[in-house]
Amino acid sequence: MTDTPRKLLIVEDDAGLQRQLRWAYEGYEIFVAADRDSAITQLRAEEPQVVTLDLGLPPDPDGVSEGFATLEAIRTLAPDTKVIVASGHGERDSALKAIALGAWDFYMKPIDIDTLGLIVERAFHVHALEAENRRLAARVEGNTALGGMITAAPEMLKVTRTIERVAAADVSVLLLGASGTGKELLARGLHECSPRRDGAFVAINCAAIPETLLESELFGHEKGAFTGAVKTTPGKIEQAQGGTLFLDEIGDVPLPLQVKLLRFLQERVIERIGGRKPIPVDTRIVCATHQDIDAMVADGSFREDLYYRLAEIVVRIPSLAERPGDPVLLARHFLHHHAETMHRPIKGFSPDALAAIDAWNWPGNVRELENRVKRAVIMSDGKQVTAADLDLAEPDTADEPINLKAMREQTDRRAIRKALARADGNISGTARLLGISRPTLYDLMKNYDLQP
Ligand SMILES: Nc1ncnc2c1ncn2[C@@H]1O[C@H](COP(=O)(O)OP(=O)(O)OP(=O)(O)O)[C@@H](O)[C@H]1O
Repeated sequence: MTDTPRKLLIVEDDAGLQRQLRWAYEGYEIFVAADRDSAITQLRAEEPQVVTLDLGLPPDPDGVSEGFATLEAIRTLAPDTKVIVASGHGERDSALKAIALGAWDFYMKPIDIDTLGLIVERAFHVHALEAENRRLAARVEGNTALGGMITAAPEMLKVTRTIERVAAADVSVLLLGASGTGKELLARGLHECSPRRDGAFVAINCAAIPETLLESELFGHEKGAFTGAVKTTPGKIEQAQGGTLFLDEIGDVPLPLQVKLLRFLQERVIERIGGRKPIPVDTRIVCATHQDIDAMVADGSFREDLYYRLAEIVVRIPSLAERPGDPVLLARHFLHHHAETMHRPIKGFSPDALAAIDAWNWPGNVRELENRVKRAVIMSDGKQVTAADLDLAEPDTADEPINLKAMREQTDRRAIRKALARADGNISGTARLLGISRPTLYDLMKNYDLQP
């Protein structure tokens, strides 16, 4: 969890006890202080994770005032430090008061080294867990890129930087990526970084709307334009006036509508269905697709002239499997988020869950990951989400290669895909990352039918 040395500060004025305690523990660096001042000096210098504190310190060795003052100083200076207070016979109330003031635990004198040893060990353990939690929370916060997007993968950070850069220029952007990779989140992030951020962000999924309704959704209609058009309704393009229009799954727009969209992009005016007057619309277009749009242009199912209008900048979004480290990072974020909103006392993932998250290929990308974690948060009855809760417990033996050759091929493919993503499709860069020559890489890509 952490490699930081474990430091224990013993605050005790009795020289005999000091000696006894100093030699009682193994595995910690021990520091000893006999009064408040030296305790604070040691605390500042050594930052111990755990302190054992005798409440009876000079100049009030028979009372508790100095002990409490020391406790207070430690709580102020190092609130994460675990303080275990020692109290003599008949001072149980003081010990409880110390707990109320923020001490972590107490033990009664005379000291039983074994019992105290257990309390100290547990304090170190809890401190380490809390430190790890803080580190992860900070990491998640620190990894929030554009538009609340969480990532630590260089492949994705490169994408967010590109988006931030193009946001300022009024160019059209085409986002290419599989379903659930975060295309809409990026489009929203682009809008928020752009000079149009005060305008509306209007999204429309062209694949989710029946072809017959898509035109009216995009361009709007006048009252009475067709049966059922009971009132005049502006379309999504008009609603995005002054803002950004996000056309998701642009590859699903039928050819006749592509013509109409092209006309709008050329003239920047629309006509509602059944309307006669042209309406000027000033909006920025961002679109996305999971389809191979180049192939669609090549086979004529997507207009080339429209493509060039929409794709002044093309950004390819890596799949989750191409972003090493991101699945676990995102899983932790979603777990924290859903456990909190659903008031579930779940603290994290079990080791088998983390291994399974790392090993899974995430065909549904971030959306699949979030769904699995959300369901696991609901289903789990422990403090930790397990691989079984995520429904990832059973290794997918159906997909498992049956012999060494097939297994090698699978590993090769995975490594090449990852390296290609990292090198942004650059062959020399990919070959360098893989430690092979360019011709070898070409051969492998040809054999495995992989594209740059
Ligand atoms: N890096 C990320 N950090 C946090 N949340 C993310 C991230 N990527 C995606 N998500 C979340 O995952 C879900 C899917 O993302 P989004 O809708 O942007 O994907 P998409 O590529 O547009 O998918 P589709 O093409 O299927 O519409 C959303 O709830 C989104 O908020």
